Amino acid sequence: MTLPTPDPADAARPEDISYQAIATVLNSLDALVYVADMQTHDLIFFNDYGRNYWGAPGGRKCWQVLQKGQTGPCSFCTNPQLVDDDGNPTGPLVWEFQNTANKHWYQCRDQAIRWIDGRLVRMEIATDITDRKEMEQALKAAKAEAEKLADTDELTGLNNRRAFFNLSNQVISQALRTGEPVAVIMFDLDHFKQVNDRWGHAAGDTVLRGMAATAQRTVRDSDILARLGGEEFAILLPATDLPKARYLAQRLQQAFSSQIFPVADGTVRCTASFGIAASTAREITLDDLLRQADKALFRAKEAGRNRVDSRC
Ligand SMILES: Nc1nc2c(ncn2[C@@H]2O[C@H](COP(=O)(O)OP(=O)(O)OP(=O)(O)O)[C@@H](O)[C@H]2O)c(=O)[nH]1
Repeated sequence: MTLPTPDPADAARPEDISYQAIATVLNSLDALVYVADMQTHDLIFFNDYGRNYWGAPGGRKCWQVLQKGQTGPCSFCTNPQLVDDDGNPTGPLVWEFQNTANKHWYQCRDQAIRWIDGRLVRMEIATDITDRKEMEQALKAAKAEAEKLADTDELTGLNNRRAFFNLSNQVISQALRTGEPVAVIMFDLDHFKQVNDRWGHAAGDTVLRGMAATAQRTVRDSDILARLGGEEFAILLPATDLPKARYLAQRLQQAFSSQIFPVADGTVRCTASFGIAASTAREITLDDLLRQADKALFRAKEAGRNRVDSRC
């Protein structure tokens, strides 16, 4: 007698699939699958993946097994989002979460379903996405670092020219809205070429770094201090009028002139000249302020250096 060839589709008829067969599939998955009562949070089903990472459920609740340090249902439990106002399932919710127990990142697919006894349960399928998350975070950190480097002067660690213009224009836009004054101080080291010529370029670099550090310590966090290039620096001072800017420049001038830099063959001193400009009208532009401050700086150099000029 010839037996009829079995139809492969018959093998998958739902009524033929035993609980054991389904459990075999779920326990072979490279993902956490669990089912918990939505009222009591009791774990009803926990696949082998879950047992391997979190241990045997032992009649405990989902928050006791899966999370760390919980004394009750988790504040981030998605149960309320899985049902509508009438308590009917609303469909799957996909979200990403860092597990508090093993610190791995998971993409969770949560869904309210009717269990075989009719009660409402939560089913979660969670896939480990830690590698992807770590790569994303590393990329984000690298991008932030690259952006920082693009805005930073390599020698002194101050803002560079590009950052100075970007940040200052933002402050000026804000000042135009609020009507607050804005001031600019430009300063340039005096006879700096002689420092290089006499003590060498490395000593010049030491002086530049030291003076930048002094300026950084002296200004407020909200002030924008930058090395514009060579031995020329600028500070944009938000909410600052001319007398206050002059006072700051005088403090810097004194700090610089009393600073002594030890270099290979001795010690170096270096002073700086300062030019100041402050906004007087509401139509104020960064270019105008810089132009005025530059003129004042030129006058300070002409008048003998190591001084502050704030005439507009
Ligand atoms: N060590 C060092 N020197 C620099 C750097 N950038 C610019 N310089 C030097 O700074 C000097 C600037 O010289 P000048 O423009 O003649 O100005 P100065 O000698 O300070 O004279 P005044 O500004 O008129 O007082 C030059 O010798 C440049 O080589 C740097 O990053 N490191």
